Amino acid sequence: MSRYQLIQTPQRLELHDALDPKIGAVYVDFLEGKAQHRRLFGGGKSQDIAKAVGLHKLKNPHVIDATAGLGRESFVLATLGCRVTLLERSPIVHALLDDGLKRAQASDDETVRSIAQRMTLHHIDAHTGLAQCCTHEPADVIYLDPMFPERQKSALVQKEMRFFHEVVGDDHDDDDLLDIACQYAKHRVTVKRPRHAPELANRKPAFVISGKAVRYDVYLGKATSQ
Ligand SMILES: C[S@@+](CC[C@H](N)C(=O)[O-])C[C@H]1O[C@@H](n2cnc3c(N)ncnc32)[C@H](O)[C@@H]1O
Repeated sequence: MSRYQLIQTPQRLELHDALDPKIGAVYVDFLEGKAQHRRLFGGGKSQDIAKAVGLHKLKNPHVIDATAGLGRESFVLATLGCRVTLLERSPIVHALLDDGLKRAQASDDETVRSIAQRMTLHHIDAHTGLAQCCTHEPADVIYLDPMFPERQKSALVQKEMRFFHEVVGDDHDDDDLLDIACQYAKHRVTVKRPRHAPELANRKPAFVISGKAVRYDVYLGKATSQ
């Protein structure tokens, strides 16, 4: 029996850790819990992520979240009016996100349903996905949040972080991804990093927005830097 198991419950698709059931299932829920709390009380366009993506200047931009994960930040951006294309290469993460997104898109809650309908998910590696998606519709902003090596002991790390480290592993090609994103983004490439982590590809951003635990490195796209 493998350690991690995808289980379809009557409500949703869940990932269970057979060796450590206490930690609880991982699943995507845009209707309740943290997603709902952040949607209602997260601070709207005054959040750092909104400033980092440039929402004070860009009206309802098309954002490609090229490292979608469980879609938490894409949902925040869609809540703030962005149209978000999500790219995720891990089949397990994609399956969990696809399940959560479809439930939100079919929800009785009209607000959540219309937010989720601004989100389009693709199971693809961003190295090829960015070219394909940008041919279809150029990206105003490309958002990157690649894995960063875990610093805390795993028992202390929150459930979703632990899931990413153990099921998905590190992203060893994230430096290349920044180069590709900078070729395609019209206005910005926004990279989320732990506050004290080095920049991707050791490349200095145009500017940085720093929070308590994370920072956003902002690189200007072709329409802004010329
Ligand atoms: C730290 S997680 C992102 C978390 C996400 N921001 C959220 O809000 O849930 C990084 C994710 O990016 C995905 N990823 C990394 N490199 C990728 C690539 N080149 N193409 C597509 N997905 C990628 C990984 O599989 C992983 O699910």
